[in-house]
Amino acid sequence: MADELDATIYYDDDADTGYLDDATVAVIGYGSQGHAHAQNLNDSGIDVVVGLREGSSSRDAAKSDGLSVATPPEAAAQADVVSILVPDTIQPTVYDQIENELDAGDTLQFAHGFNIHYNQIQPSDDVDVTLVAPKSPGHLVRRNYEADEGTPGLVAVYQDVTGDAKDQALAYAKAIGCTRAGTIETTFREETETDLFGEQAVLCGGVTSLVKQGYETLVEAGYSEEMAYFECMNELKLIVDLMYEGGLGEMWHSVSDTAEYGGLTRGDRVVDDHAREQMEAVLEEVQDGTFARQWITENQAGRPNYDQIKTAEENHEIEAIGEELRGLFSWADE
Ligand SMILES: NC(=O)C1=CN([C@@H]2O[C@H](COP(=O)(O)OP(=O)(O)OC[C@H]3O[C@@H](n4cnc5c(N)ncnc54)[C@H](OP(=O)(O)O)[C@@H]3O)[C@@H](O)[C@H]2O)C=CC1
Ligand SMILES: CC[C@](O)(C(C)=O)C(=O)O
Ligand SMILES: [Mg+2]
Ligand SMILES: [Mg+2]
Repeated sequence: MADELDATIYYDDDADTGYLDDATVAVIGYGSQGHAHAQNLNDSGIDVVVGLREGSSSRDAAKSDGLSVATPPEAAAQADVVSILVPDTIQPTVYDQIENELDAGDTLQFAHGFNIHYNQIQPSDDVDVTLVAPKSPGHLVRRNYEADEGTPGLVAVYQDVTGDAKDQALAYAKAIGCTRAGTIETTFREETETDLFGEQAVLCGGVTSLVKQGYETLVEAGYSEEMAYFECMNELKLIVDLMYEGGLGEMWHSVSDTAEYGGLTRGDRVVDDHAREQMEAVLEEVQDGTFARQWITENQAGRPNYDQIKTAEENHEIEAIGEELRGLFSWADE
């Protein structure tokens, strides 16, 4: 454990998979996170059953990965730990299906705190409620595990009736590879609000908008789509890789001093005080529940706006030129 930092971070030596030795874990869902958790747990020697709806297209995949498959209520009935890894908006419906299968002392576990934090699921008071959230897309959770590498994660306890909730959550985090890289102790509130803010303002929303605006600026000024794609999208990965490895400093060190001077003097003009005010507004909508209410209502209405915005994103010209160019890269298939 690293004590000198503000946050408490747990590593492999701080976690004991023995807390899951006699347990069966039901992983409900076999998508991005589900397939990774189920296979990593299984490879770590934990007894796993995957819960999938009748007729699920993922049943064959889970079975061919060597896992046993049941319906969500059947899986929950067999399990001591039920890990809910279906989309956030589906979780309340799935919880209704499995609620009666949870015995006193079982664990209800999440990889994101949305439904607990925004009161969409109100678990009974005789079960442990925990969170193990990899800070990564699920496919990398699996890829890292197979490469003997770790994925940073978060652990939180909402309800501890057994007294073992945190130790068991850490055991789970270890079994999926998160304590190899470090697992930060947090709360459902902090995880939910920071995760939503990060994906909206920076990681997914902010970055894609920056890429599209940069691309459009170059193309509208008469530069070729190929040049604009390489400059604003492809090279972004190489720049981010340097930040990932060694922080902003390593990136600034590696680029030319012309790029460093230009970036340091122009970057804050692009992502300026207005952008900062909008970030604060986005955070407020997360904190006061506005975003959650909008997303829940959007789903209840059949996702009309989501589908429209998603289609527009898929049809952006950077996607067409990108697909064409990536098809020419020899390394893109590796
Ligand atoms: N995506 C990520 O990398 C991350 C996700 N999280 C969190 O993890 C959780 C899972 O997210 P994610 O892995 O993206 O989810 P996915 O969208 O990848 O989940 C897909 C799985 O959910 C099942 N599913 C979808 N709809 C239904 C339904 N109506 N009834 C029953 N099962 C259904 C699918 O079943 P079928 O196979 O039958 O279609 C599939 O197995 C969420 O809480 C998310 O916030 C946390 C960190 C990162
Ligand atoms: C960044 C998006 C994410 O929060 C994640 C991969 O961690 C998600 O919800 O998928
Ligand atoms: Mg996240
Ligand atoms: Mg998220």
